[in-house]
Amino acid sequence: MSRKLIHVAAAVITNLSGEVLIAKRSEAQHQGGLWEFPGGKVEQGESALSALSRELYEELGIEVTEARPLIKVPHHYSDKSVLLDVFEVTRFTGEAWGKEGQPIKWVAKAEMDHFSFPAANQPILNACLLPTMLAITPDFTTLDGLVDFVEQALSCGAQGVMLRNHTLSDDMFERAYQRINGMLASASIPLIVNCSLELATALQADALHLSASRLSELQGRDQFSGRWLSASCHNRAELDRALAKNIDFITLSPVLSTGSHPETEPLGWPIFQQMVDECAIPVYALGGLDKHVLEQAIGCGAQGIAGISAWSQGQKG
Ligand SMILES: Nc1nc2c([nH]c(=O)n2[C@H]2C[C@H](O)[C@@H](COP(=O)(O)OP(=O)(O)OP(=O)(O)O)O2)c(=O)[nH]1
Ligand SMILES: [Mg+2]
Repeated sequence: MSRKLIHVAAAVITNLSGEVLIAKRSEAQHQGGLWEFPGGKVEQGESALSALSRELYEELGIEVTEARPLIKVPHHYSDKSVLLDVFEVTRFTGEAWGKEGQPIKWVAKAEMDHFSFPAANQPILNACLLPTMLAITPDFTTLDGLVDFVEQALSCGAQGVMLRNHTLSDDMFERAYQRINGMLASASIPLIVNCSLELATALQADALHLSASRLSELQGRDQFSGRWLSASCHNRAELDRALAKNIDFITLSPVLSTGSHPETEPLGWPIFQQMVDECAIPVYALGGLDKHVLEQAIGCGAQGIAGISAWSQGQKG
């Protein structure tokens, strides 16, 4: 579609209890009657961040003191096209109130699914709920080795775990899943299985990550009934396929060169950023990274970083 995108700056404002501020659009507005993340149109010559600060002062009476890019979502409604340029606001001064008469509410992240938002907002809701640092398990040989890896990764800041091991039988994979599932669930750490659709369904897993070849075999999003469905992408064709199949988020790799795939040409940060810009869903940077590049990845529009050996000193993966 060639219609011009209306650039909109919007904010996921969080408070110290981890709640998010949402506001109700008036019936008369575009997408009226639905809940939104406060914000508004970026004016000519204005940066998205200045527009955000201006709009949050006009609409809520708060002054932004700390914000970081969260996600950019291009979306085509039947009557207009918008580019939602979303920031997470983690510090502000003043107390938010509905200066334009709009109802506002602080809601727990897990409760946001109970409110009706415009259609463009689904990837923003996903970005709010997903971790920024995702640990991918190496090809462990013992269950104790797996537990050691997971504990080490969490102690280094990982907030989510992807269970991946292509050397295991389905039986052994299930044992590995059972070994860490309870431990992670009790700490509210998401566990994503990287296996076949059939095995994930048998395990009643909440989150499934598909390799690029498994993604190509997937007929539709509704084949998986869990909360999260994600996929590995390495190029534009795979990214387009993930978007066409309504995947919730992707990993995009390799960003830098990695010892595990020395033959693969890395994307590099500029191409990574270009691909993220064109893509309306959360993207994890993967490949050759360690946790020190998190800021750089976020600056390129990433949801965060994923990695196998980002969680120990020295090695990268
Ligand atoms: N602020 C905001 N706008 C959203 C969200 N989701 C979504 O589709 N939109 C759309 C609705 C509108 O077409 C556009 C935002 O424009 P707006 O009406 O807030 O703009 P504004 O504050 O400058 O208000 P106005 O003076 O032009 O009425 O983006 C969201 O979560 N927050
Ligand atoms: Mg507005």
